[in-house]
Amino acid sequence: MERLTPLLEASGLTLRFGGVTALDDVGFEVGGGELFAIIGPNGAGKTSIFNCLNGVYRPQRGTITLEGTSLVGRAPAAIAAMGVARTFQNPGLFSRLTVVENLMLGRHHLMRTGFFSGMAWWGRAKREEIRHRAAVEDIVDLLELEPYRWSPAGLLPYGVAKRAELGRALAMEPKLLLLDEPVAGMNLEETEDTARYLLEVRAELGIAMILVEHDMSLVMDVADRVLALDFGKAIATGKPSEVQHDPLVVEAYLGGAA
Ligand SMILES: Nc1ncnc2c1ncn2[C@@H]1O[C@H](COP(=O)(O)OP(=O)(O)OP(=O)(O)O)[C@@H](O)[C@H]1O
Repeated sequence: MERLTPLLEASGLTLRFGGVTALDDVGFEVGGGELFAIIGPNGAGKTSIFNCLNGVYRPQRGTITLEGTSLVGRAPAAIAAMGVARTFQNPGLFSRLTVVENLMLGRHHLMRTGFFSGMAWWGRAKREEIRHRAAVEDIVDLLELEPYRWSPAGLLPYGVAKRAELGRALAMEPKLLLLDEPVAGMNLEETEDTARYLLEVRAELGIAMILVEHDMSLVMDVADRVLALDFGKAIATGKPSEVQHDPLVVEAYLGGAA
C-alpha cells in the first residue's frame, strides 16, 4: 500500500554545543492536521528541536523536510515563508498596536500590493485589503478576541495576550504551527480555555501543531501523539496514554524530581 508523505519529517537530528549533545539522533513525523506534543524534563532538548525546525539552529547531522522540501540550512524568515509559524513563551506582540493591527501584521507576508502598485491598481488593492480583513475577523471570532479588538496589545491581560499571539501566528496561514509552552504562567481557567482554543484551531482550520509543554494535563487532553525526550534522546513516541505510562518516561520524570 502506498504510504502518504507526512507534512513534516525529521530524521537523525543531532545538535551539539561544544561538549553538550542537545539532540542525539532524534526522529519523528507530524501528519497534516496533527497535534503533536514534545515533552521531557528541563534540558531534554525540546527548545533545541524548535530552533532546528525554524532555522535558528542548524543541526550537525540529520534531515528535516516539510512536504518533502528540506528545511536544514534555510534562514528563519525563509522557513516562516514556507509556512512554519511559531509562538513564544512570552508573547511577542507590538504593545502599542491594537489586537486587530497585530493580527493584520501577521498577514504581512501574504500581502501582494505595495503602496505604488496599490495606487495604480486601486481596485485590486481594495479587494486584497477586504480579503485580509475578513481573514483576521475569522480569527477574532474563533479565538473570541472581539472584546479586545481595539485594545493596545500592551494593556491585555496575560492570558489574552497569549491568545492574541496565537491569533497572529494563525493569521500567517501556516501549514505548521510551533507552540512554545502556550500555557506557561496561566491559571487553571486560562489553561482550560487554551486547550479548547487549540482543539478548535485543529477542528476548524486543520493546521498541524507541535506543542512543547511542561503541563502534562494539557498534553494528555489535547495531543494526538507525543514524543518524549530525555538528555537529547527520543525515549518514547506514541499516544499520550501510552507515553505517560512508558517506564523510560516515568523514570526520566522521577529521576528529575529526585
Ligand atoms: N545556545 C546554547 N549553547 C549551549 N548549550 C545549549 C544552547 N541551547 C541549548 N543548550 C543545551 O542543550 C541542552 C538542551 O536544551 P534545551 O533548551 O533544548 O532543553 P529544553 O528541553 O527545552 O529545556 P527547558 O524545558 O528547560 O526549556 C541543554 O543541556 C542546554 O543547556
